[in-house]
Parts: sequence; C-alpha cells; structure tokens
Amino acid sequence: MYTTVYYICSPSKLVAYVVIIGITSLVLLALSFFTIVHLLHSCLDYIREVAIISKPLLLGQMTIEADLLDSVIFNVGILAALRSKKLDSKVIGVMITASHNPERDNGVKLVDPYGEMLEQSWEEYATQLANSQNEDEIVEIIKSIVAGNNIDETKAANVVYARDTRPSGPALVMALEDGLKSVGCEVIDFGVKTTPQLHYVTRCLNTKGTEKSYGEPTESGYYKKLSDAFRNSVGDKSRISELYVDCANGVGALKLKELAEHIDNDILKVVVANDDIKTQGKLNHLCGADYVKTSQRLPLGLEIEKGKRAASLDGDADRILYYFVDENGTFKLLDGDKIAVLASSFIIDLVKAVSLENIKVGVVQTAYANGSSTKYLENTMKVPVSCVPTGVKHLHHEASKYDIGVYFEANGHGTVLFSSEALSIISSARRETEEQEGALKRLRALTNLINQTVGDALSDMLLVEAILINKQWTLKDWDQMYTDLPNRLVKVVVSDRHIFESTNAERTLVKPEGLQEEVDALVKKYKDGRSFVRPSGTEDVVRVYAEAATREECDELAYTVAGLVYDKAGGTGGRPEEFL
Ligand SMILES: CC(=O)N[C@H]1[C@@H](OP(=O)(O)O)O[C@H](CO)[C@@H](O)[C@@H]1O
Ligand SMILES: [Mg+2]
Repeated sequence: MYTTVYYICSPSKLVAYVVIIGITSLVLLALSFFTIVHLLHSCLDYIREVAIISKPLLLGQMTIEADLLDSVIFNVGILAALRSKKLDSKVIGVMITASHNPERDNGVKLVDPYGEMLEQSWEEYATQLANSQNEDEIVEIIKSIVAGNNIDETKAANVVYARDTRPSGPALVMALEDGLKSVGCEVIDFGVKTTPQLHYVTRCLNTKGTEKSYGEPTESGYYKKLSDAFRNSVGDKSRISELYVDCANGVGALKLKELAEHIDNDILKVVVANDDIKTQGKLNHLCGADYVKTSQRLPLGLEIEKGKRAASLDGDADRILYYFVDENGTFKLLDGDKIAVLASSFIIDLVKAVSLENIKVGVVQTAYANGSSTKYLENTMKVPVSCVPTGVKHLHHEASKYDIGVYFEANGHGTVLFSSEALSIISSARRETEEQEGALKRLRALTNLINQTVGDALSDMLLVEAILINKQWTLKDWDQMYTDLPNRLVKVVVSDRHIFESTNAERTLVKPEGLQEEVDALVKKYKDGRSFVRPSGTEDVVRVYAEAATREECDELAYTVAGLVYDKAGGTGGRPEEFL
C-alpha cells in the first residue's frame, strides 16, 4: 500500500503538535482497557482529536487525505501491529517514504516478515483505513480485521520502522509510534534508511538463528553482506572507470557513501553527486531516476563528460538507471530493461558454464518494457518472458515462479529471485575444472549480492558493476546488446480515470468502449508502432505509452493517442498544446 498525501507544517506549529500528541498519548496510556474494541475506541477519539487539531496546523495545498495524514499513519501502526499478531508475533516492517515523488509528499508502506510487500488482502484493509473518515467506520474496519483473521489479541506484536530524509518524516514517525504503542506493540526504530534496507532488516530479524538466516539484522550487516559478495563476484578482474551517481539529494547519498567505505577503491570507485539532504526542496527535484527516465536527459547537478559512466537513484534508493553521453553528445539511457537483459544474459551464461541445465531462468516485464528488449530476450537469447500488470507486487510474484526470475520495470526497479531449490543446487554443486569452479563461485556470490526481498538500487548497482567488470565492458558495449525503439510516456488528465479498464496485462482497453479500436487504427499507421492506455495506480492521471521506429513517428503516435484520450474520454484542465 502506498498512500501519498501533501502537507506543509511550520516548525513552531510542529512543536505545538508534538506537545498535543504527547499529552494525548499520556492520557491514553493512563487509561486501561480490557477489550481491544474499547482500546481502539480510545485510539479513535485520539485520531479524531488530532485530525481536528491538525487543520489549523496545516498550511499550503491540502487535500482531505492531507488533513488526515497523521491519523492515517497512526492507523497504519495499528494495522502493522495486528498483522504481527496474526503472524505469530513476527516482525512487520513499516517504511515512511514517498520514493521518487516530490519532497512535500509522504507515504507509508508495510513490509511482510520475509521482506515481501504486504499481502494483497491486507493492502485492501490499509486502503479502507486510509480512506475512512469517521471513527465508527474505523472501529468497524478494525473489528472486521480482527474477526475475519481470527487474530488472538493477547499475542505480542513486533514492528521495525524506518524513514527516508523527507522533512515530514520525524513528525510522522511520532504518529506511527503512537499508533503502535497504543496497542502495546514492541517497536524497533531503524532510523533513516533506504527502503530496501528496511526490507532487508525485516527479513533478517525474522530469520535470525534459523537455517534460512538472511544476514545480520543491522545496517553494517547489510553493507558487509553486499561488499563481501561483490568482491567474490568480481574475483581478480581489474577495475573499470569510476561511476558518477546522482543520489537525488536523498537517503541514497548517505547510504552509498557508507557502502563505498566497505569496498576497496581498487575494485570500484563511486563519485557521489546530488547528496544535499539538508537544503529543503532539493529531493528528487530535477534529478533522480524518475526525472532522468521521464525527461530522458541528465539530472541537474551532474555534468558528465563524453564517455563517462553515470547512474541515478530515486529518493528512497530502490530504483537505479545508468547513462552516458556518447561521442556525438547524445544522451544514452540504460534503463531497467537494459539491466534485465544484462543480468539475465550473465546469469544464463554462468548457469550454462557450470552445466546446471535444470535451472530455468525467466524474465518478467510490464507493458512499459521497450519492444526491442522483449524481442532480444525472446528471439536472440531465447529466454522465456512474462508480461504482467504494472507494479512491483505483480512482477515479484511472477518472478518467483521461475528457478531464477529476473524482473525489472523499465523505470529501474527490480531484482533477481532465486528459488530455494535453485539456491540449494547452486550451493551444493561441485565442479572439476578451475574454470567451472570459478563460474560457480560467481553464481554463488550473486545469490548474496542481489537483494532477494525487493528491488534495491545499491545492490543492483553492485550487480551491474560486477557484470561489467567480469566482461570488461563499457556502457557503450552494454548499450549495443540491442537498440531501444524511441518511446514516449504522456500523462492525460481526465475527469474520472476510473472509467478506464484494461486487460491483457494492461495492454488492451476494454473501457471506455470503442477507444481501443481507435488506438489500434492509429498504431497500424506506424512502423514498429505500439501504444497502450491505462489509468495510473498512483496518480490521478491516465498514462499513454507509445513507441515506433523513429523519434518523430513515436512522438506523433504518442501525442495523437493522448489527444484521442483527451477528446473522447473526459480530458480536463486544458488540452495540452502538444496533443495532436
Ligand atoms: C509508468 C510507470 O513508471 N509507472 C510506475 C508508477 O505506477 P502507475 O500505476 O503508472 O502510477 O508508480 C509505481 C510505484 O512506484 C511503479 O511501480 C510504476 O512503474
Ligand atoms: Mg522508490
């Protein structure tokens, strides 16, 4: 679940707010309740109070959600505690971040015990709680969660939480803590971290002391695991040129610097750019992975000479993209699709080199994957490719069906999953020749290098670097694996995006009726043309994607389809000039 809200709060008012929360919490703590319903009723009085008090404290652009942000986070705390009770007191993770979105936004995300995203049925509860507006409704939802899941209220609850560097983070942490403590939850504050670090530590805490131990449940344990695996995956190959990394002025800057301290400069040298986490307004502003992917240009704050290698992270460091400027001065982007192709081809080669033919490798993409990447994977590499709806949960789920499942969204979010069978085959295999043993060692190293819980920009960066070092490739060599079709992503603002429904992994519209046929008729006119329309799941817009043989044709197709959607399906807010 991802709830994004907008608010601005002045420091003096924040202090007043802190005092109010403190007093209200003390009052709540002083009261004892014998049933969970009573307890929740008291929480809800508190929620209402905070919501009312919050109104004059909130300035600037507000939405209804913004008014209720603190109570949403408070509710999420209760939900996380209930989830932990439901799962035999396993530790649940809570991350406060709004990823690549503007600095003034914030959101919250729950993580299940093994670092996976919250189970889908519970996502629905989170959405219901976030959208409920009165205490009776909230009590009913919570009662139904408890009853519907046979939750034993007497069980202990455990939660670990972290936040990114957004200025709104500390106040939201207080609301979260209040929610958690109101139901007697044990809390671990993991501090300021990247989203993948929170996923990592959640899994480590829940597997500690078992045969499936994922690692030491600390930040230094994370760096040690990654850096050891990186060294092993590189062997004695020599270093390639330094990597410039745009950290989007977010938490990735802090964490990349720490990771770099664990890695010998002789193997990898990173130059950290956009690391200003102190100046307000800079997070993700004209920089970071999302900006680079959508604008297809260099980020502000990072100038690179021709041929130099660079990458961008997003605001919570779970996405990464690579790029360079070629000898003609053209900006060349190596996105999630290119990473998927690089990673899968390297892994397939290693699997072949050690004759583990019974391990099947597959790649998972979404409709936004560049058509050339799919063609290359299917026709040249002959690897199975699945296409699933947008959103990491769909990709992750599908990838887990393969022995080794590589998944990446074109925007740079992704990872590689190894099934338990594949892991045990890889760890127990023995080979005769030195060459085969070397390949096996690298494959084993990759199983530790790659974050198995979620897409992780730092882990993915080390994966890409390890492959490039092994192959002694430049970014140009990598880029030449296949040539991207020119593509364009356009947003269309409509009065009601819920009238759009699609099928076929979001590639075909079924509603509004007749619109798909019109899109198809346009697409037919263009060589290598492809276009689809779907409602965004995270923004109040409809997205139009198009690709075609040339930049001009691609843009013409994208803006013609966007114009069609605008005219035929309730476009609003003024027809953009570029729409055809
Ligand atoms: C085209 C695009 O980049 N869509 C993004 C975006 O989803 P939408 O449903 O398109 O708003 O945000 C998701 C969450 O970050 C991410 O998983 C997805 O890839
Ligand atoms: Mg992110």
